This record gives sequence, structure tokens and C-alpha cells, in this order.
Amino acid sequence: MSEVRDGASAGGLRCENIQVAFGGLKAVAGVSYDFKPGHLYGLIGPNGAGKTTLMNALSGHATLSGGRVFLDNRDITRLSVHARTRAGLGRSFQITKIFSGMSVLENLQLGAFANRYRVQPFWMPSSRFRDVREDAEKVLERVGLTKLAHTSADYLSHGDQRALEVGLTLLSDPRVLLLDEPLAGVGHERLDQAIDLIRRIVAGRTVLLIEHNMDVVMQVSHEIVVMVQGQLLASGSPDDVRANPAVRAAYLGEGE
Ligand SMILES: Nc1ncnc2c1ncn2[C@@H]1O[C@H](COP(=O)(O)OP(=O)(O)OP(=O)(O)O)[C@@H](O)[C@H]1O
Repeated sequence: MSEVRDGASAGGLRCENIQVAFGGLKAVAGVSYDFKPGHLYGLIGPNGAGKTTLMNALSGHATLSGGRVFLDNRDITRLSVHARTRAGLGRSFQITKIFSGMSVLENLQLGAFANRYRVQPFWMPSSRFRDVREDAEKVLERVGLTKLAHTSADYLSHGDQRALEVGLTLLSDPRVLLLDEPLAGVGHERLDQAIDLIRRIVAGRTVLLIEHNMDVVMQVSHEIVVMVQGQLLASGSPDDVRANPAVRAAYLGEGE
């Protein structure tokens, strides 16, 4: 487990009675939680439990049928995705948002440009802007992709694609980071490296991580939050959650 950085005063994310429905299906059925600054929360639960939908609700990608979201005690429920990003909330996706046909660095420059100027001018390469280039290069190094800067994103391994994806999220330097399966598809032999990367980039940020690999999520999280059928079943330290009979019955015991 990584240390909680002292002085991480900003980055509190709180949700109250979040509800998201798809037709008659209550994908998230009243979730309230207080995510404390600088802590890493592993969000786990069986397939279809509502984890991604809850993340979408927090990031503004899902329409709420009820509830409120607060970032540092500011009500952000009605803010757009972009306004939430500007307020300090970053989000990565399960399905990669990388542009094919562009290099790793070009992807980051495009993201950095959109982040700073909110539009991409089609008449001028974003690499011409020094601030954009610097933002991109800083992130490139942080996610360990410097050597692959000029490689086409199409030829990256799954692990490097995930690293680029996380890098795109880091461009806005979010205080709160929502990571949806950032290790999906990463080969066993690259897993330790990928975990190291996650640990490095999340230091000092508030993080909500969806991760299906139980060993990984128990290893990196300060606290585990368990969802089942759109609701919170339990939360607590990895050891407490692992030992919780209700969690074992509903989830961890699956397939045993
Ligand atoms: N856009 C959508 N339209 C209709 N139903 C949806 C939509 N998105 C999710 N659902 C449904 O909502 C429920 C919760 O889905 P969600 O993807 O949030 O679960 P999850 O816990 O993230 O699952 P997984 O671990 O498989 O990714 C599921 O029954 C899913 O089929």
C-alpha cells in the first residue's frame, strides 16, 4: 500500500444518494460515499454491479436520476464533463480514447492543446505551442513512454496503451483521478511495472480505481469499496473487506 501524502488537503470527493437508471434498470441505486483527499479507493464488485456507471455519474458522463456530487465541498452535480475536468476531476476509460495514426507524443500534444485551449486548431500543429509541448513532454516522462514518443500509438502494447491513456488523463493534473481498469490487457510480465506506474502517478491525488485483479487492488488500495446490484455492500481496509462474510458470499467467494 502506498503512503497517504501529508497535507493532501484538496481533492475530497463526496457523493450523496447517487442514482442512475437505464429504463427500468437501477444501475446505481442510491450510493453515498465520502472519498477522502489523497486516498486510493479500490472499487470492486461483480460484473454489472454498477461500478463504471457510478464512475460515469461522478465524472459527468451519466445522467443522474437523483443525488449530488461534491468536489472539495463544492456542488458539481450540474457541471459538464469539461467543467469538472477544469475543477480538478480526471477520468480514464475502459475503452481506449487514443487516436490511431498518431504518435504517442502527438496524442499527448493534442490532449494538452485541448486541455489548455479547449479546441484543436486544424491549421496549426499543436507541437508549435511551447506550453503544449512542455505539458506533453512532462507527462510522457511521468508515464515512462519517452522512448516511445515517436512510435505510432497503433503499435503500442496493451500496457503502453494503458500508460498513454492514463497520461492523457494526467495532462490536466487532476486532484481527483477516476481510473477505470487502467491495467486491462496488461500482460502478467508487465504487471509489476504497471502497478509501479499507478503508484507513482497517483501519489497525493484522490483516486477511485476499478480493477478486477483482486491481488492488485488489495495491494494498492488504502480502502476498498464493494458494490453489488447498484448499491454499496461494504467498505473498509483491504484486510477487513477480505474477511467480511457478506463480501465473500456476494463476491470474493464467487467461483470458489
Ligand atoms: N448505457 C447503458 N444502457 C443500458 N444499460 C446499461 C448501460 N450501461 C450500463 N448498463 C447496465 O447497468 C448495469 C451496471 O453496469 P456497469 O457497467 O456500471 O457495471 P460494472 O460493475 O462496471 O460491470 P463490469 O465489471 O462488467 O464492467 C448493468 O446491468 C449494465 O448492463
